[in-house]
Amino acid sequence: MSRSHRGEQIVLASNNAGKLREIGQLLAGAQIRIRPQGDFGVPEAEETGLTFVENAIIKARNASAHSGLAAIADDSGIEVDALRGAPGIYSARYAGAGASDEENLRKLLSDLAEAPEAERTGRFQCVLVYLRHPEDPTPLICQGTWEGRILTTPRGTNGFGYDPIFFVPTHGCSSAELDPETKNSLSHRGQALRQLQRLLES
Ligand SMILES: O=P(O)(O)OP(=O)(O)OP(=O)(O)OC[C@H]1O[C@@H](n2cnc3c(O)ncnc32)[C@H](O)[C@@H]1O
Ligand SMILES: [Mg+2]
Repeated sequence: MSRSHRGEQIVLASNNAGKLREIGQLLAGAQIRIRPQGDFGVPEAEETGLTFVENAIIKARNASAHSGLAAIADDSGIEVDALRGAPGIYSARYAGAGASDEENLRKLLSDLAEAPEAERTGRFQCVLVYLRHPEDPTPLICQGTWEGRILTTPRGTNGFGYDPIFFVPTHGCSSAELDPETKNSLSHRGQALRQLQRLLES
């Protein structure tokens, strides 16, 4: 069956305002029409997977089942080499269930207090999954990775989450100091979404 669905409405399986804003900006002018799962009263899915891929599938399946629409989910996080890849898939709950962005970021800085500079390398990961329906056996899966370093103090006010402590070597600033268009052109999410758009519009 064709993947083409111009004009068809798709539910976006996220409650994260930062992600919703970026994905909305990235899809401005695109054929794809998305609506956040909050519009359909979709309950939060439990992210029980051990990989970004599994968690993205869980969230997309949940949103599709509750809305009756095709769904896109974003599972993302930050990996730090000094912490052997942590917080990774646990990035949203690094400082505990329901932790704020600020609390997660502070815990990461404190866990890295003794880390040698050479090991403060890390990356953002983003997996996007598209499901046509809850039992779709062939989900579209796209991934983006954005390499950087972890700063010792936060800088900048744009973006969300760990952006104020993610240093972007190619631009010499944190990702919270980039304007939204520049972040989207470089980011893990921008990369993954452009891939997904190509697949959906082909
Ligand atoms: O599951 P949903 O409802 O989409 O929202 P969430 O915030 O729980 O999202 P995740 O489970 O995918 O966790 C992503 C974590 O990684 C962080 N993160 C992801 N992308 C980011 C970005 O572009 N900039 C900064 N932090 C980011 C984000 O702040 C979260 O702590
Ligand atoms: Mg989540």
